Amino acid sequence: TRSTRPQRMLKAVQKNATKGNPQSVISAIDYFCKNSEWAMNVGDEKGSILDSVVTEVNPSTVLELGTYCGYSTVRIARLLSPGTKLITLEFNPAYATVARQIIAYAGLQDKVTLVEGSSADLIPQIKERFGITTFDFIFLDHWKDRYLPDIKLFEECGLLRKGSVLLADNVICPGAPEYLEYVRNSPRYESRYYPAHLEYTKAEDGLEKSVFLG
Ligand SMILES: C[S@@+](CC[C@H](N)C(=O)[O-])C[C@H]1O[C@@H](n2cnc3c(N)ncnc32)[C@H](O)[C@@H]1O
Ligand SMILES: O=C(c1ccccc1)c1ccc(O)c(O)c1[N+](=O)[O-]
Ligand SMILES: [Mg+2]
Repeated sequence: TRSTRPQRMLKAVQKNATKGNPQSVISAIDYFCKNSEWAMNVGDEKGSILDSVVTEVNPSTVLELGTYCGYSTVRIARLLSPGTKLITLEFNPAYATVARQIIAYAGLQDKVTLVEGSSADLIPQIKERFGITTFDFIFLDHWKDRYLPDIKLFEECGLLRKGSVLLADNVICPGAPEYLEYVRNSPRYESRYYPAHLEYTKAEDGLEKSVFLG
């Protein structure tokens, strides 16, 4: 039977990247998406903005919502201080299987905990399952209608502290209007928009960075 796009992306990584070299894995995926098949990775332009925010925050606790094939997971994990791990949530088992292989190919498996399941189910379990009190950095990149309910879940579960940074992809395309309205009008967040483009296209998109004020 025909392979899936994530499987073809994994093959491209195995063919064109160097084992243990995260940058080569990132470049191989971007090359595949620009020259073979578009895929919903955060991409190189928005990925550079992600890199700069992660570097600025230098987080000790990190959560990613939406792993897909692990492209942004690799981008984030390669920048973390020694001993720091990130938790990434993915509810599609086929995607999770590919992501584990791409993360391992980059040599970053010891810096990543990939948890299979939905954010709604897993977020309330994080404190007890992973011994986390609060997150320093959260990357939101799952289905866009889940951004608002999940940020409210973070508040309810006490997973945010004064200064926690949330970075949300696709706030323009496909868009997360209710989430934007919430973080831009709530007195509990200080938000800033980083303009860019939908990965591998000329369509307008961008990232919204929101700092929890406590
Ligand atoms: C845009 S892709 C993630 C791309 C990835 N962050 C990157 O930049 O390489 C969105 C992913 O989120 C997953 N997803 C969507 N809603 C979810 C939820 N509520 N809980 C867990 N995973 C979810 C989808 O299965 C999909 O793999
Ligand atoms: O929703 C889509 C989408 C919609 C329609 C067709 C393909 C993808 C999408 C597009 C770009 C993204 O960066 C992204 O994170 C997503 N996503 O699924 O979460
Ligand atoms: Mg996205």
